[in-house]
Amino acid sequence: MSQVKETLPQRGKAGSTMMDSEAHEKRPPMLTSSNQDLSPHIAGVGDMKHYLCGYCAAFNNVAITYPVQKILFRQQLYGIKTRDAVLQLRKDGFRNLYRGILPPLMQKTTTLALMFGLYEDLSRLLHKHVSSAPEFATRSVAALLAGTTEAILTPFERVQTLLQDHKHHDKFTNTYQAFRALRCHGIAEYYRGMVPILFRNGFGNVLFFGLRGPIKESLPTATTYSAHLVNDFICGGVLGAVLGFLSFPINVVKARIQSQIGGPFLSLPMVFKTIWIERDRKLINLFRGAHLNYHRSLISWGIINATYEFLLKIV
Ligand SMILES: NC(=O)c1ccc[n+]([C@@H]2O[C@H](COP(=O)([O-])OP(=O)(O)OC[C@H]3O[C@@H](n4cnc5c(N)ncnc54)[C@H](O)[C@@H]3O)[C@@H](O)[C@H]2O)c1
Repeated sequence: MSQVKETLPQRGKAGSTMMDSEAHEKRPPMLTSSNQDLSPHIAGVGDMKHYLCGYCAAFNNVAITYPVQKILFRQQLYGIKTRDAVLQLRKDGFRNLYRGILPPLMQKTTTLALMFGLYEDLSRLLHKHVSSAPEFATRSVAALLAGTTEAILTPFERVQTLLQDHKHHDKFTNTYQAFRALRCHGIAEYYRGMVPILFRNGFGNVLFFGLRGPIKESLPTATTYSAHLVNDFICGGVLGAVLGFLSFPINVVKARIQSQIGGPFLSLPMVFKTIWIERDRKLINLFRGAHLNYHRSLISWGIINATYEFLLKIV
């Protein structure tokens, strides 16, 4: 009697060290240049399901973790303790708790759709056109390019920073007004803080897609949907927590750069030096909120990875 039907086929060991999800098993075979077929639907390029699953995974994540994100944002910006950040939000009132959620909902859903979708498409395209290069290299370049493309949506993260910062509460009351308030400063003002975002995205994507497969391979082999869900949450969460911690100082600098409206565009090293001096040159002060970010990133990327992989199986 065959096993209960919800049991998934046994996964073989990933053929490639870069195998980053069992979704590969469901994909049509990678075309080589010799049997190249011009119809993109066979090659898998333009397969929108990775974009759709990334979009839904991000929506799920932001809706659940936004309040935690807001607490750690206040800690990044003002270098205050968690308790003080919570008191600050309580003082702002419940009606302000979800103030600023629209930009991340619009941004994170789109950036994660781009992140997962472009990674898949660019990996296939690069592997097809640069078949002599090792798969590790083509996938890393695909991850880097996907992260760079995500930075197109910097204006949303920039506006979210302004809405989350209580020192701007009197300047605008919603996302639309925040976008309008920047218009008189020119288009560059919407992209203030893009350099740290480019570094953060590229660094995060290369390591996330490069390590996701090996970490999942090291976990007990999953044979049911629920076991896969747990494994995917664990490998996404572990990676999210570690990468979120390593990129925390970049976000501290990004938050400071983006909390400013108008004025000169200061370089990443210059802003970092200013913050370092302000925080008594102590690493512990630079990582204020990192513990909360660690837990939020663990939950966020556990939710994102588990939702993405689960949806890939049913789409
Ligand atoms: N941090 C990671 O583990 C990781 C993993 C893979 C890829 N990346 C790359 O880094 C980029 C940023 O990843 P990240 O978002 O985890 O970095 P992050 O945790 O540094 O968040 C970046 C910004 O996104 C917004 N944000 C994040 N989570 C939010 C939430 N739950 N609610 C509201 N706003 C939220 C905030 O403005 C935050 O400053 C990704 O788009 C990707 O390109 C990061």
